[in-house]
Amino acid sequence: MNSDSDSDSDASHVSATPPRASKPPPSSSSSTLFTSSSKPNPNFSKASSSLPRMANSKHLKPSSRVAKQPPIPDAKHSEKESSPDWTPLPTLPYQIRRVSDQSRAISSSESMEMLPAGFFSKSPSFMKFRRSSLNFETSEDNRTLLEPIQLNNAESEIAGCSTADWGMKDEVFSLGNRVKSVRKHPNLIGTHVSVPPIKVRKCGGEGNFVKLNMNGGKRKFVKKLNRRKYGDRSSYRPRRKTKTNLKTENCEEAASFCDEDGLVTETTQHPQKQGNGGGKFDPTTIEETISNVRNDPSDDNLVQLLTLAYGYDSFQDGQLEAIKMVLAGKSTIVVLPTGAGKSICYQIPAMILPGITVVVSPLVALMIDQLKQLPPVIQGAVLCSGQRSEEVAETVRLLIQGTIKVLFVSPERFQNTDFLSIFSSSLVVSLLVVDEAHCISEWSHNFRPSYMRLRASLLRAELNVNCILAMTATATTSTMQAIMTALEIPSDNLILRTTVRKNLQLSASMSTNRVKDLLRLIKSSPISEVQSIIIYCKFQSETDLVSRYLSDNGISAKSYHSGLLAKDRKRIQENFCSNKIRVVVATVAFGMGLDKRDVGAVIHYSMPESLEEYVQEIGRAGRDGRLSYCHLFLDNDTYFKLRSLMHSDGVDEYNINKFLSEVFSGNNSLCGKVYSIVKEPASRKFDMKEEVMITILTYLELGEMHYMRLLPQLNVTCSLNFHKTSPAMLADKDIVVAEILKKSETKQGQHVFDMLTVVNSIGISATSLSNHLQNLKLKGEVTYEMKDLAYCYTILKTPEDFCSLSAHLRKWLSEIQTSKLRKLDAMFDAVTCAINLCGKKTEACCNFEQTPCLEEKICSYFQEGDTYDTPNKMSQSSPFLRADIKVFLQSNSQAKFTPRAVARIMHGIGSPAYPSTVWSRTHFWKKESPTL
Ligand SMILES: Nc1ncnc2c1ncn2[C@@H]1O[C@H](COP(=O)(O)OP(=O)(O)OP(=O)(O)O)[C@@H](O)[C@H]1O
Repeated sequence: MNSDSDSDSDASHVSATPPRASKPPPSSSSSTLFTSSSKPNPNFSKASSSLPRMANSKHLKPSSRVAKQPPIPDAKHSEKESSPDWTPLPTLPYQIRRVSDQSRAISSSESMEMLPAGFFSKSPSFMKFRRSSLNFETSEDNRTLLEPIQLNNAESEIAGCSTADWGMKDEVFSLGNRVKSVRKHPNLIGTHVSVPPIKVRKCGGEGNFVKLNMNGGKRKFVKKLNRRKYGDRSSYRPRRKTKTNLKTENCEEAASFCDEDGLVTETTQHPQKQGNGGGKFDPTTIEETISNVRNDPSDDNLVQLLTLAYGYDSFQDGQLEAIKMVLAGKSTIVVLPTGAGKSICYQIPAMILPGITVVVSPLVALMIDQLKQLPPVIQGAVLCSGQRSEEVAETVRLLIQGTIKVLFVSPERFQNTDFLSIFSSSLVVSLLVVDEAHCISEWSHNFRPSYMRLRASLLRAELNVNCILAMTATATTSTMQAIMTALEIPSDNLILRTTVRKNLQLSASMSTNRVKDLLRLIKSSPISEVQSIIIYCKFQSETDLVSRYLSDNGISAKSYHSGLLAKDRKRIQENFCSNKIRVVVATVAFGMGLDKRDVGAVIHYSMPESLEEYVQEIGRAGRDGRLSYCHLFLDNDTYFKLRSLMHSDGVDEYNINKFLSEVFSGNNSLCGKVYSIVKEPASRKFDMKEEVMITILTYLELGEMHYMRLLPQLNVTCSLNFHKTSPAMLADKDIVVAEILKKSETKQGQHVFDMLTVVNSIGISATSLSNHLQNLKLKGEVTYEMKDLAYCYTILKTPEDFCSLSAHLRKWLSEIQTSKLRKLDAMFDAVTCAINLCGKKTEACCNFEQTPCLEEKICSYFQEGDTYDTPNKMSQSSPFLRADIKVFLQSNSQAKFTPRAVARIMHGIGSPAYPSTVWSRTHFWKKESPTL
């Protein structure tokens, strides 16, 4: 365990070597793992172990921007479903099925993208508050009651994207002059998953796992920051809420309920957006200008193209430099603040370069937003989950034909051989863009294992691309280093600008009653004059609570989080963008890709987990360049909760070893056999979150040694019903059915079989089997249900020494966890420092004096990165800890616990095998609550 891990460090009172037994204890759950073989691994036995605006406001004109009411969209049109009776085209590289089809087989490629690792938990939960029970005073009781649910919610949101972002089903993916505007966004994931009942383990032979042992240079990129484009804050015009807005606030709130079921089509978004040609799109003139730039990429020609294509007079800081680097074929990394206009850095080269530009983006929602933002001159498309095969085929055709210039894909696409095969043809990729490139680095705030697939060598081999553009708004020096190493970007090709725009005024205050302080802040100047406000919370329950409180106090507010239905989230975002709602109270699920230019204030009701996250979120404010306000409420409770949550990803070497044993249990047959690990039971069995499991698996695939090849995820259990022809007769004419009958069990009239058993015995791919079943279904022969989503893989090499591999993996995961804790501490310290500057630390006001301090802290953090070390703020363990542990172990003597499991329970941190829903009922839960 890492030294920073306060909660777990308390476990040092117990043995640090959990697996004393030579074999793992029985699982705490009655889970079944669907693997091709369940033989124990022989290696396992080795296991041991600016006074700005106010000062100047009288000289400044109030904002003339008044909220216009766009027409209420046609809900029915947006929700329209396409016919379910489609037939997969056998010649297509993809077979993608409709989400709405109840008995659909999720295609392998699809399932992988719908359920990425590291970004969500499958256990969203919501707390419904009754008005009468609302109590905004901080009370211990409230905290105790809410926390387990809040923790779950946070787990689903914290990692940087919502489950829905991944499950979103989009039926339109090609834009440009060819919009089909029917989209559907069912939240496929996370809305229906309940925590399975967990039983406390029964007495095993090995006794308690916890021994009662009561006695017992990284290179820096410290670059001189360029002078900011944005000058002194005092030169910014403040934004004002107009009288009209003030008067109609409550009416607008009512109006927002009128279109309760309304869906707004994509094409109506961004009503406030300027540029993009400003309606003066003239293809001939643009083509001529593009041709001029090809001949002479001078600054003047590029500015002319910018003006024609976007309607902007000049480039923003860093844009021209980046474009010229890319046009010169140099792989480049661009680190520009949020809202600084990074998209143009690849869009303009995409117009000029001969081949296509592939943009890798972490979220489907982001891809769609970026697609919509392409200027009319660029044809773009998205390839992602949920598309129909016809759409995919059409996109591929347009790509090969050269019509599509920009293609958006997720990193998981690079796992799909069908996708990669497109590039083996004559398709020329001129540029590969890695958006949110910090996801490559495990030291970033948002590591995505699938981004490990983005290595220059692999990309060159697979896409034959030489020029790579990495873009991010938030990268510390170690993160930048990781990106540049992975993508082989020379250190000279770094375009780095300040992380915070100068038009943002930053402030913070300590709060013991945040809702009241928040209300006071919003009702007082200057925020009282701001039209559009985003309030960020950490937990879903907080968003509901805060929005209701604000609404009760006459402020038009709506909560937004991944637990809401996709259509509701979309409606809220639309209403916010069209100024029908003044305040959105959101979790991190809101904002990625949101380009509402006139957001005048971003308020952090809860502290973010890192300065990266803070910078990303305040970057939603003032994208129009006007002076905007960012206030943060700091409270110790949130800090401790977040710290605790960070420990919930921790995993024991013992469990890693068990997991590896399971993964490589089929080590005897390496001849392309496909294996699987069903996610949910495995998560409980190994007490590992799904994101941790996929991180380990990705490491096994892409780490120093290539032990396996990960395949797209798949539902591996199929329950089949025959309808027209009898099973035996159908089997006579169909070898797949014959094999299914051989391999299936009959349960309640259904033939239940493991997909991979059939796949391995016939020697076809899982996708082919899915397609075959789908065809039989379309012919009316069968219906079927799929379940048990699993990681699928083939084994390339079995590790020689499981113990050392487990130790290595544990150390690596623990370093990632420590890095996250440091980030949280750095965030806390930066804000505390700014608050200490202020005479009245608890006064929630936009205190301009704090801005330079916060900026300086942010700057030095991004320069020093992981070397930034903060003293441990946690209290000493309670003097009764040892006695508590003893009593705990005695009273649960029938169960076996690792030290980490005990530490987590004592700190009130749920985990897959010891969920808070079960363990919070014991009085040991949170016994060791931290205090400052
Ligand atoms: N040269 C320019 N002049 C004026 N506005 C610009 C210019 N370039 C881009 N913009 C506008 O700035 C806004 C932000 O651009 P964009 O979305 O590309 O920023 P970003 O850096 O990608 O932000 P984020 O990191 O938040 O995604 C957009 O509305 C865009 O049209």
